[in-house]
Amino acid sequence: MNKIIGFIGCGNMGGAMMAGLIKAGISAPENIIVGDLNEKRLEETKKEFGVRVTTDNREVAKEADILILSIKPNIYKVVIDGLKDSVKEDVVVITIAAGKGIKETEELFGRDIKVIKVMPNTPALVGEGMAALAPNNKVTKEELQEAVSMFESFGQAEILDEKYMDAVTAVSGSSPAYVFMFIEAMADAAVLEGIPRDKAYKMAAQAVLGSAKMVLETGKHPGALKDMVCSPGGTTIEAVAALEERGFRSAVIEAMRVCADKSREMSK
Ligand SMILES: NC(=O)C1=CN([C@@H]2O[C@H](COP(=O)(O)OP(=O)(O)OC[C@H]3O[C@@H](n4cnc5c(N)ncnc54)[C@H](O)[C@@H]3O)[C@@H](O)[C@H]2O)C=CC1
Ligand SMILES: O=C(O)[C@@H]1CCC=N1
Repeated sequence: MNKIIGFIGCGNMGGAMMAGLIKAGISAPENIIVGDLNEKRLEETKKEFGVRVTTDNREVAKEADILILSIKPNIYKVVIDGLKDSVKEDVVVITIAAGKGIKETEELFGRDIKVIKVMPNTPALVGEGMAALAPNNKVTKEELQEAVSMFESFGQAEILDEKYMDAVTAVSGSSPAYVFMFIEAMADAAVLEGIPRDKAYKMAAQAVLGSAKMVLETGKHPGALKDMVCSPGGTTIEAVAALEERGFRSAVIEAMRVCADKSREMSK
């Protein structure tokens, strides 16, 4: 892609997306310009990826054909106020901030602007991200397809109505954190049984990776895949019963409900 991609904020998520785009060869490093206030982070990013960096967001805004806002929601307004007069007329703004939707972004820019609301996740860093995209009506089909291709270069992407973004935040934006907790807990249990810590993380993580691939690649219901592991009177069903007794499923459902609620609350 020959367009200039600008990042405002290069933290966990901005950095993961930027790395994903470069690794996938979608964008040449010289076509990426990154704005952040953290000079150390900028220096490291420049050294590692060869992208252009600046502490002046307006420099990014002036050049970017696609401007990715990956700053925290609490500074959203002040950051947009600082750069809105510098953006190109035809810029496509991609916003990934939790709880910050299309309408608020349009209002903050104060004019007709192309906005795509995206909820990505950090596995983008290793080419296995999941992103949902919702465009406003100013974004052309080609521009949306270009954005989808960007996110598909480091994972999977789906176009969804913006009304689902709070749920998306719970199911794929935030969920890597719950999965990491699950892996950590499984590894702790393995260490308790005497397995060395490094091997425990590898075994737990590979079991999660393989199980996820089975869901995606076999097309079988997750319940049927679970049943394939549970021998009658065997070891697995003992573990399953203990998880059910301790409310494993309802804990996950409740966690995702409060996550989506929080996203809704942040949009008000
Ligand atoms: N971390 C995650 O897994 C995901 C995060 N998001 C969203 O991405 C956004 C960023 O989150 P993270 O990357 O986790 O945060 P972060 O704190 O890691 O990164 C934010 C970056 O913005 C920089 N920054 C602060 N003030 C700035 C300013 N005035 N101008 C330019 N840069 C500035 C910080 O120095 C930092 O590098 C948030 O809105 C969050 O809701 C969305 C999906 C997943
Ligand atoms: O915790 C957060 O607010 C962000 C949104 C999705 C993942 N991290």
